[in-house]
Amino acid sequence: MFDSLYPRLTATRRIQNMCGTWRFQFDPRSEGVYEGWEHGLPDPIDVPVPSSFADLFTDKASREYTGDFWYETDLFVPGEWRDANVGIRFDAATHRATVYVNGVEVARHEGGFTPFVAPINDVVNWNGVNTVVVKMNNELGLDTLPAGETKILSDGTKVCAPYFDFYNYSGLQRPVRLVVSPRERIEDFAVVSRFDGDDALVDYTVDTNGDHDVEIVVTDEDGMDVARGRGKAGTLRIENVIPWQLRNAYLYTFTVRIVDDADDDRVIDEYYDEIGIRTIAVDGTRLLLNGRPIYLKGFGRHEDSDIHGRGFDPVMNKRDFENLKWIGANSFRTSHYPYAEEQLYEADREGFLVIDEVAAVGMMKSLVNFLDATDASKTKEVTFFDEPVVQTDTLAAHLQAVRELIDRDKRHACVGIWSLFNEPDSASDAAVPYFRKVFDLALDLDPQKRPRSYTNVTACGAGKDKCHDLCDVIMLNRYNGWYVEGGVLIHEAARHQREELELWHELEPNKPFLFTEYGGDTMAGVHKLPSVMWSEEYQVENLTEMATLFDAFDWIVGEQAWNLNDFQTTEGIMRVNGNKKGLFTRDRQPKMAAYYLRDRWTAMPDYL
Ligand SMILES: CCCN1C[C@@H](O)[C@H](O)[C@@H](C(=O)O)C1
Repeated sequence: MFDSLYPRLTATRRIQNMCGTWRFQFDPRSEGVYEGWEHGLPDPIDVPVPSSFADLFTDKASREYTGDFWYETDLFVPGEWRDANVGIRFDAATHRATVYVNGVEVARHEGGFTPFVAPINDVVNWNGVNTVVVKMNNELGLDTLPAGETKILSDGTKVCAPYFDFYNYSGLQRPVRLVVSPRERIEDFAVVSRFDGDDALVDYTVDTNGDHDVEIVVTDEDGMDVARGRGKAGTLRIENVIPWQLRNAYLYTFTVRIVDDADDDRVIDEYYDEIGIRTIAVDGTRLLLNGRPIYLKGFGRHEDSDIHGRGFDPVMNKRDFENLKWIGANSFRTSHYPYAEEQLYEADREGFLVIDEVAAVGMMKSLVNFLDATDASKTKEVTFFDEPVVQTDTLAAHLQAVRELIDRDKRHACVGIWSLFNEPDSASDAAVPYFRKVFDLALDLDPQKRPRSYTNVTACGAGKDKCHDLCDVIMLNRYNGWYVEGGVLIHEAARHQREELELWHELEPNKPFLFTEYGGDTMAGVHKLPSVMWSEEYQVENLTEMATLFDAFDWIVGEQAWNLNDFQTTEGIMRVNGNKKGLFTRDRQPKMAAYYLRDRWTAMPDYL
């Protein structure tokens, strides 16, 4: 629906890389649109694409820049593609973009973590150089995902004030490619699998923009045909199927072709995807993968690394997967926004279950919501979902973000649960109708009807949350032993956490529970006997205390510590050059608690 197919080189499709050095210019007075910057930037500097721009700079104003900013590059387009469909695919443009080619607007996109394609056939100079200009903006508001505020200082400078605990990195942070497909092309396809004895039955649908027929061919990892189908919809039988399993992945290649009935040798368009055959479901308090109850071990993460910021970094991503395997994890959450497609393909290949999260973070009016352990429902001020703009503009942006997330990720075997919000103010009456619309859309759009949820924040705990009935799985972010009753009170914190869990189980006795965040800030290298908060010893004690709770209730089916790595946040008195709750440092080296979790998790089965 959104031209979201991941770029593939096939018999009929071409890709031209557009990554590299682009020209860049800040536009603090938003004058570019009036001064013709769409034709070219007047006084640009060089920046790399993909990358966040913040940590490239040495001056504070550039690093913290908030407002409009522009990119520009030259693009040669070969004339042989004149009769094809040619577009520029941005894997992400954070947080919003307007794209111009040769001075003509060709696309706009809101949302910084999902792809879009700018069609250029009508404006391109074939066999010539074209000027590509992208006007961007990184401001936050109540109506943006993620949410926050933009403050304006006395001198007119804009400052980002996020309602979330990660740095508001922005820019062309993921790859940009020229993508070429036939005029009549495959626009989308979906699969839904089920098992029939030793076989799998795979229902498929293919969307094209033409009337020619479609064939679909499934091959195994040895390249052998295992199933074939004809028509834009149908059911394939894969005999003696090898299921996709946790940490034991198997991927089939589904190749879809538009064919010409009058000429068997003519392939009008060809596209393929690598897909694992699995089922995911909730059954009572169990989370089932292929009908077997699973226990999730892993982390909330961030796409974050030094200098690159949130810029796509396959080297760091690879190290993260190696660390995830080393520690015995089998899952992660894409906190707090959709991650790069390459991360999901890696999770497909490595057999990690992913909680795929839309960028609905900060929907609690608090600049330090991680400190807001108070009862949000007692907040005197107008709460987030009481704001009129939230029930209109924010909801529209949220629904669109869900459409684009599910459209992009629906075929991934690794995607097991949709996280539709992160720590929203779910204790307010105004939240209920908003949540219902989001949950209903996700159910409607996902062909595989995966479990849906959101992460519940302490301030909206058991008895206060008014939206949990919409969840198929209950996901809790809890910091007992850190923000709540830390240090010498850690055992008291555990008692209170147990009490809340018992209350939750009374409220939701037939649903599985996941801890999607727990832990505490830890400065690598700080040691103390006996332990004190921020020491590595305390991180071990805190995680150990929580693990005792996880092991006490068989309806807790997963534990995802916060965070895999230390990561950058907005500066403040609670952050020492960022958030230090990582089990690994920002340069991906283990803290003492990583060895504790490795011992725990490598001894725990993936299946209950
Ligand atoms: C109330 C807990 C919210 N949680 C959100 C996450 O984004 C933060 O990084 C984390 C923290 O404070 O470390 C807390």
